[in-house]
Amino acid sequence: MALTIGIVGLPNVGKSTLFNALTRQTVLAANYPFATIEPNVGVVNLPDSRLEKLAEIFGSQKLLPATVSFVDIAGIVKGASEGEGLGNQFLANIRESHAIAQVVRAFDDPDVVHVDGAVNPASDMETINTELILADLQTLEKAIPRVEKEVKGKKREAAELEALKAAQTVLERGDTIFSAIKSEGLDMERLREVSLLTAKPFIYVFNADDGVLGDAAKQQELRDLVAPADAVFLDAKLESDLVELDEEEAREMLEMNGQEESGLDQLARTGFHTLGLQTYLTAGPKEARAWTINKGDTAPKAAGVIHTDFERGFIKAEIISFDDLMAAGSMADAKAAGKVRMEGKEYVMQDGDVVEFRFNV
Ligand SMILES: Nc1ncnc2c1ncn2[C@@H]1O[C@H](COP(=O)(O)OP(=O)(O)OP(=O)(O)O)[C@@H](O)[C@H]1O
Repeated sequence: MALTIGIVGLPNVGKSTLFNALTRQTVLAANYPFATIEPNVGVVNLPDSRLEKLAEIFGSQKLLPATVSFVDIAGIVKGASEGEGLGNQFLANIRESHAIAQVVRAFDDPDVVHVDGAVNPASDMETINTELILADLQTLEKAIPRVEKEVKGKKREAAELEALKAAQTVLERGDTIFSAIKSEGLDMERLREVSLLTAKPFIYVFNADDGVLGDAAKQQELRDLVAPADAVFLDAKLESDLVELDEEEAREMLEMNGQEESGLDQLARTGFHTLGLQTYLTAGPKEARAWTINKGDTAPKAAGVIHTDFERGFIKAEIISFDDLMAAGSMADAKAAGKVRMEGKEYVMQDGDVVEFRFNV
């Protein structure tokens, strides 16, 4: 499942610095023999401490975490929706991403020039969002007359037109579709066809300095500003230093900065969450591995992520939750305690299910 998150932001906010850190941490190509990694794509591991524990129980030689892919999308400036700057190419790249991570400058440094003269996260976010909103309004201005005609000709339901008009109202008010999905009860099914940019899930990445990283109240203020979108706070410069260090040194440096987890790890986790994904686990002597699926996927769908034959020939799945397995200490003890379940085609997968599929091809 190649889901990608597009990184956008105004010039000079730290996108390249962050992206460099991401690509230097890019997972070994050896794990992905069939994947060519494009230069503007950073593939990072989703941190998952469960894999180490599974590997202990199963004697697995290798750990294979799930991954999250980030795409560097070249600079946006005021006027991008009218083709200024990189304009159309920029918009096309965003259209292909499944979520948008907007890097926002929240660090003070007189040596780094700010495009609009001053550091002001709220106004920066508005600049970018306005461009995306304008692009979406253009899309709707083209789509609405066409759908109107088709409704008149009874080729479409009136509800389809209503959905587009409701979206237009939200955008005209200056809000992104994503921020209004719940509050406005927008009909996302019917909006899918026009693939609006601001309907994609948003993450805000605040590129901060020590001041902001140590200021919980300030962070909360910014979180409130972007809700319901997720927010991540990191120092892109520190992150690019961290990837140079070994694990032990990196941990010490994070501790010195009062952080428990690196910003890149937080970003991977948040990205995964924003995309509505979850993982299930498999383990054996060769490897302990996390597999990416959508929330709500059934067992056969999950099996299909390993191999299409697994989905086609799905019979049942032997499943135990990670926590139950840890409590039991071994598969044999878990089975004896009746904690291992046989699940059929209708079973809806849960995050952290440890699975063995039975199939027949
Ligand atoms: N958290 C931070 N604290 C201080 N300086 C930073 C921080 N993050 C980035 N910088 C510095 O800000 C400058 C701009 O960063 P960078 O080149 O990554 O921005 P950019 O968004 O990629 O810009 P452009 O879109 O113009 O290429 C660099 O000098 C970088 O070292």
